Amino acid sequence: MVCYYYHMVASVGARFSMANPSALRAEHSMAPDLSSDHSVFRGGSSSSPIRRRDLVFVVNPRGADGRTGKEWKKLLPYLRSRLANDYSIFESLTSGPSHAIDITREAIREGADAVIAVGGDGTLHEVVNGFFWDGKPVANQKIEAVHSTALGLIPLGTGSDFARTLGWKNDPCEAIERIARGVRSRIDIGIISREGEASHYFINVADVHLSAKAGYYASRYKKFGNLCYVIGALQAFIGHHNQDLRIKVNGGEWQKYSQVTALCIGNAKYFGGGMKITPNADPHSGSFEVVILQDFKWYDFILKLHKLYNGTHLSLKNVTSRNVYTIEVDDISGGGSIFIQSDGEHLGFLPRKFSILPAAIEMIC
Ligand SMILES: Nc1ncnc2c1ncn2[C@@H]1O[C@H](COP(=O)(O)OP(=O)(O)OP(=O)(O)O)[C@@H](O)[C@H]1O
Repeated sequence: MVCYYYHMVASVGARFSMANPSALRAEHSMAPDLSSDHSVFRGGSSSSPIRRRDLVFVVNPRGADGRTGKEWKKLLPYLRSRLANDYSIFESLTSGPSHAIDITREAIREGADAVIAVGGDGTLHEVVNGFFWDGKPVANQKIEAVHSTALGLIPLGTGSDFARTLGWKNDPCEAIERIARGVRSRIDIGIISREGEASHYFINVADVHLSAKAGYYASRYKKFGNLCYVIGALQAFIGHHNQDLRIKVNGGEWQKYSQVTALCIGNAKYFGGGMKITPNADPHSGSFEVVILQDFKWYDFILKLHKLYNGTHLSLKNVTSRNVYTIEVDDISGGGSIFIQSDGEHLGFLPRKFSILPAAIEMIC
């Protein structure tokens, strides 16, 4: 049985809220529960709803090969002591892929002041997707709430690449200080669409072809930390063929790009555990940076890896960078086999349109 209820960790005027399961659409297949009752929201009485100034922490206990769950347990006493005077604190441990999306939607509808992703970029990505439903922002249903729900982050994943753009370290105590200050800033969100399919959202980097395959393989090697992304990329080169793609930028004409190795659409700068792939991207700019790598072989990747990490690859002759608001990407061969990744999550295959939603979400910065 699937239960959705919040587990109140600490509060002023101790009060629990039970989320309404009927308000959620069970659009994901739940992964098997973890062994403990931590795999669901845990809660108490269902009498009163979440109030304003409630913080909901969405924790992926399996992030960073299980390190996130362990770190979270160690962090809780400090988190309580630092935040419980001002906020009611709820925790929800995810039970499997996509669960964070439903938890977030429910928390926003219930009027949470902020939903804080605790984990890596995959968890952040799911929480961001929970801010939207049916192509629109999820609405807070509590008329007494004066704030919209903000997004927060305690970066505790393997790569935690989005946090790097904002200059944040993988330091949970620093993250708690940020949450305590509660300063909000509007950030852009990327939207990915395809005719006949529901829209998908990303906060960090969406990418196409080799890098997307690399991310897919990297997920098998998370126990090696950030090295998983280099191992994943090398594995992705096995049997890889650079492909001709066509792209349409800002609604203009279709243009052909030959022998594309990877095409990366950055709302932020980093992916792959610290590779500065779109070094000019800024989630406050209202636009993406698109970087296209052409005709790379596996040995180019090794020889130029240092340039990818420090963001100087834009000076290479087979690398292009453009500033865009929308970009449509299609596979000229029409094979439908070119991978797409969105914030490190496999999303399917081309064609897709990527558009910026300027200042779409308030984030605790
Ligand atoms: N209980 C769970 N069991 C297994 N997988 C889960 C669970 N909860 C969430 N997930 C999945 O784990 C994926 C990866 O998690 P997350 O991004 O937090 O860690 P990471 O991959 O180590 O970090 P990064 O993405 O920054 O490299 C998420 O995309 C999510 O779908």
